[in-house]
Amino acid sequence: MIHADTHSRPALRRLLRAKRRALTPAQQRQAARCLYRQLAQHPLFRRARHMALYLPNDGEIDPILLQREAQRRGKQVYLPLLARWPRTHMRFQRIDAGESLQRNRFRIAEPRPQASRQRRPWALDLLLLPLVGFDDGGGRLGMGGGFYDRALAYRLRHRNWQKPVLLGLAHACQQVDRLPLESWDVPLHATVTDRGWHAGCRREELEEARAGQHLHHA
Ligand SMILES: Nc1nc2c(c(=O)[nH]1)N(C=O)[C@@H](CNc1ccc(C(=O)N[C@@H](CCC(=O)O)C(=O)O)cc1)CN2
Ligand SMILES: Nc1ncnc2c1ncn2[C@@H]1O[C@H](COP(=O)(O)OP(=O)(O)OP(=O)(O)O)[C@@H](O)[C@H]1O
Repeated sequence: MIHADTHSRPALRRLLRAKRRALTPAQQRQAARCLYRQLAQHPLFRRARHMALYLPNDGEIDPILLQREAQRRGKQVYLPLLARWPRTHMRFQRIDAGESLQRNRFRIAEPRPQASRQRRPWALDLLLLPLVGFDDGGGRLGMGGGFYDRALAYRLRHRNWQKPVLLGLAHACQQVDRLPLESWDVPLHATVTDRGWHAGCRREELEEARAGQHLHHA
């Protein structure tokens, strides 16, 4: 496993992105099937009525089987959509099966903007996040745009706003020992890989620390 503290953030991103891109199409298909088996029967997935996921890019694990299953079960499925302005903002917009998409400035497909189909993140039940690297404590390293952290920043201000449940999706090879936490990082409930679940156990620790409480006395 990669030791995060021996690399700068950009170096860590390069290394982990190269790892996931090196997976063959057959390995990617297999990983997508295993991911589906990890999640499809889980209560968090079964209960969710409004859920956001993503279209894979740059070797990310593919949630397409979960998307199809969600649509089969009549759930509302949302994709991230980069706002024209401000350019740092990302929204979530409902898509229909077979809807035509367009490419954003990072060449990732997204729906055509339509305000009536958008939903605020706190009104979603489940958010499946792409990531570059993860650790065992709910830590997430993304592509570096800060889009998810910004969209979820309300969680750091309102600790009792629980929605949506945040699940990172990744290939097992994207795990690192421990990511340094930034003040704006929003911890994941768990990360699900093709091999299993990694509960975000640092979450409470982190939230307690943020609230200025001290759990441990010397
Ligand atoms: N599948 C997927 N969709 C997503 C994200 C993601 O991580 N994965 N995002 C999560 O935030 C947002 C897009 N964020 C991104 C942030 C940076 C780069 C990036 O640096 N890409 C290039 C440069 C490409 C270019 O400028 O043309 C790179 O590969 O270096 C890409 C996406 C919204 N949609
Ligand atoms: N809540 C926020 N408010 C303002 N700026 C933010 C916020 N969250 C993150 N940022 C900015 O976004 C930039 C990128 O953050 P970071 O490297 O953590 O992104 P990331 O989580 O890897 O990317 P992404 O979420 O898009 O996948 C940082 O420079 C940070 O200052």
